[in-house]
Amino acid sequence: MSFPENFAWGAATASYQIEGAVREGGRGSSVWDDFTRAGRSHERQTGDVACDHYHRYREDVALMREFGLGAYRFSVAWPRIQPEGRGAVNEAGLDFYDRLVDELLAANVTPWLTLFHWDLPSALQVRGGWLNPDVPGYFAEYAAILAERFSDRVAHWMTLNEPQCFIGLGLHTGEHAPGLTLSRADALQAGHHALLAHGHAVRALRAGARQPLRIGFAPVGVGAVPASEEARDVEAARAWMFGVRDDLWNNAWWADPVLLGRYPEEGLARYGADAPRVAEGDLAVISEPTDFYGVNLYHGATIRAGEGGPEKVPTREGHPQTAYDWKLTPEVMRWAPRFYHERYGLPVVITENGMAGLDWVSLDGRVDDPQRIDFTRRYLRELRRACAEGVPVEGYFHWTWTDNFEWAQGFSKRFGLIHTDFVTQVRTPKASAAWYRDVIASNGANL
Ligand SMILES: O=C(O)[C@H](O)[C@@H](O)[C@H](O)[C@H](O)CO
Repeated sequence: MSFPENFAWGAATASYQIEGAVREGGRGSSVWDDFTRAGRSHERQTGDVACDHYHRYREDVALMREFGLGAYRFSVAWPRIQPEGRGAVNEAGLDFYDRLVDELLAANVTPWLTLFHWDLPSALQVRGGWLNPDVPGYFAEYAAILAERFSDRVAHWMTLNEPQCFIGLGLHTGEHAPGLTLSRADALQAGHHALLAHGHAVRALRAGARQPLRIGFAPVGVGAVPASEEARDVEAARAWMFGVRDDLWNNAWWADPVLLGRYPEEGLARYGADAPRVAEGDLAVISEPTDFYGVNLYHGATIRAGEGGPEKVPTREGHPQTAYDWKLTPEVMRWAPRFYHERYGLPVVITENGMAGLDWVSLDGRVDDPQRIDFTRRYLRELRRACAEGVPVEGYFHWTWTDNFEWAQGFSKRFGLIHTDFVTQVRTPKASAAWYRDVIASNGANL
């Protein structure tokens, strides 16, 4: 068994987590600069330098070439392109991503570009951020600038990364930037604006495209695994996966409007008066056709058909988990892509998957990470099963390339295939990088 031909084997990063150079090249400030400078991340750490990728991108791309990476998902920092989040364009910012894209293409690495991975310009947050109904228009303006400049060389685009996070954690629980604890009603209204921004951006990309583009978004994957292969458990897992619970952490509330053009009934009923005001035509914008269902998939709950409906099966004591306390549930890679494809009718791309480990450079100068190899082998084997069972899966992006700034966790969580010394900026390929190179070379046949 192997993966489809032309399967995209990649790794993913995000601008604020790797670039550094936050006050260089005309970049404006972002909500994450403000949040970390206020000491809200682990040990008051910031992304001021991070992996210094802004200066070391050639080295990072050279490692991608060396390890045979086929594709690279990166995000563009909106404040590096429009320091005020609207109006004036910063040429130096566009130049940086020009150089990065050209370096990738020269290394035979296909660029996949994410428009927004959480670093909202501070100048827009001051004006209300995602709660401001004008922000979707500003986002479309930003998307048009990138389409004009990069769509000749970049054919794969994702609009938003994980609205569940930048809205739920950023505006409702306050764990992430900008660190607000708005009411659920305000958070859901801001979420509606974010989905509008997605739709307007898709239209702007199509209008400015200099070649046919494949466009999607990259929501959190809230996965489910049936407790058995019996139809009743499979349907219970599917129902649970698209159920809407009181919190904002779900699939359907964010994906149904984009792919089905309507908010899920269960969500409208559950959120009641907190549900957003939806103007005439909003859902037509939000559901502008896209080409793939991207998903950041790390783990899932085991679900069985209970008397009262789908119920979670408790995890047994000592179940394997990562350094982030995320349980290992590789079967989610077989079932979740199937359930997403069957609900939304689009091919699936795993836009993120990986694990946090406690990796360090040993005395012999190596970084051995057998757990990451075992983790990824298990998850990819299940993804391969999904492909063998007819689920159209077009790519897999390992989170992440170089160890980087893990948001509120600072530098305490290492997800990379490449170890980063955040003081000397020395990159050390981990054992998993060589392992992944061989997986890519065999198109996953050697798993
Ligand atoms: O999914 C996310 O939260 C983000 O997309 C990434 O930026 C994280 O760093 C990664 O997932 C590990 O938590």
